[in-house]
Amino acid sequence: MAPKIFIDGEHGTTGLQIRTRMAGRRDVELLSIPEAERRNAAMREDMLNGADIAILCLPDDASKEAVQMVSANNNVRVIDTSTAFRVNPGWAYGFAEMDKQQADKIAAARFVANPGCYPTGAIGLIRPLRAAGILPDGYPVTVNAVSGYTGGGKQMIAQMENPDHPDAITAPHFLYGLPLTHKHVPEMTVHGLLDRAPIFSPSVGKFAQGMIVQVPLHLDDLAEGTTMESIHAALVAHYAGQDIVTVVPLAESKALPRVNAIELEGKDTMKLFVFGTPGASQVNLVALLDNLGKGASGAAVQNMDLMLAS
Ligand SMILES: NC(=O)C1=CN([C@@H]2O[C@H](COP(=O)(O)OP(=O)(O)OC[C@H]3O[C@@H](n4cnc5c(N)ncnc54)[C@H](OP(=O)(O)O)[C@@H]3O)[C@@H](O)[C@H]2O)C=CC1
Ligand SMILES: CC(=O)N[C@@H](CCC(=O)OP(=O)(O)O)C(=O)O
Repeated sequence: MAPKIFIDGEHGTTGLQIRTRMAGRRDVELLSIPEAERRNAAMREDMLNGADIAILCLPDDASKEAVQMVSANNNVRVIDTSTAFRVNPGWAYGFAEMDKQQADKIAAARFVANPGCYPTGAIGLIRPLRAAGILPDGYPVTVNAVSGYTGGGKQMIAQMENPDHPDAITAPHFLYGLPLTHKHVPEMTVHGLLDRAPIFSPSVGKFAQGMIVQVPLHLDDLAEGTTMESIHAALVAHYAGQDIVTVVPLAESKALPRVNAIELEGKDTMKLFVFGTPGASQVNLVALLDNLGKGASGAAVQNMDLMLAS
């Protein structure tokens, strides 16, 4: 019998994109609730408990409620796309390429926390350098990023696309998270293996899907002898053996006049770049992804497949 999958929040932005990715798959059976009943708690509880894997695409509070609903039922495994459990040690962090062992941890887990979109880029750049001893304790890491507006879910999509919305946003690009307390900072710190929280400055652009995450670094404050080339080599070594996270060759990045935030729209991969001038004292590390691809729905489907294969 095909394993049963229930996407709680299937009519929201992340849920819909998971459904699209699952369309036509015959190896799983999708359980579904009509859109009008999406907040019917009794119906959701039934569906959640009838699933082999429940994928939660809900706000944090609703995710916590859903986990409560299946807590006594060991037959149900959970992938949560919210922020609620990402630094909870009882949950496997769903970034399969983060470490060589992570895919196996996800495959064996009952509870998997899907990463945030910005943290996928930031951790993807930072963690290999911490693991290789290149980025020292206490380094003041900064993370600057721009996201497509679908990152803000149904509400932000309406604000950006409907000029008659009472809170319509007309800015083509805006900064937010100005108090520097964004909900992704703990996750970047823990899974980036940082001993000091990064300064995280997110922004949104007037495009639906795409994301650029930047981590600029001063080479003379890194481990002695670190160069642009040695950082690139550490990233290449970290991501060897898989094809979802790729490290762009230095010669290729050198030839680029710009990075296009929507280049990976609709794709579930992530590209990492090391920019700078050979011999100079600064580099800019850049991650390029789709906030709804490797940043959310694509990663959720990848994690589901890892869990189904175990
Ligand atoms: N969008 C993105 O790029 C990313 C999103 N995420 C995370 O994914 C999760 C979902 O986000 P997103 O899809 O963007 O949000 P949306 O607002 O687009 O969708 C959320 C869905 O959940 C439903 N919902 C809300 N509260 C409840 C409830 N109490 N019971 C049942 N259903 C409920 C909503 O219904 P209704 O229409 O009635 O509100 C809606 O269908 C969030 O935790 C978000 O942080 C993670 C990474 C990236
Ligand atoms: C543009 C925008 O608003 N983005 C969202 C993050 C999207 C995302 O990654 O959601 P999770 O927190 O569930 O991971 C934000 O900044 O809150």
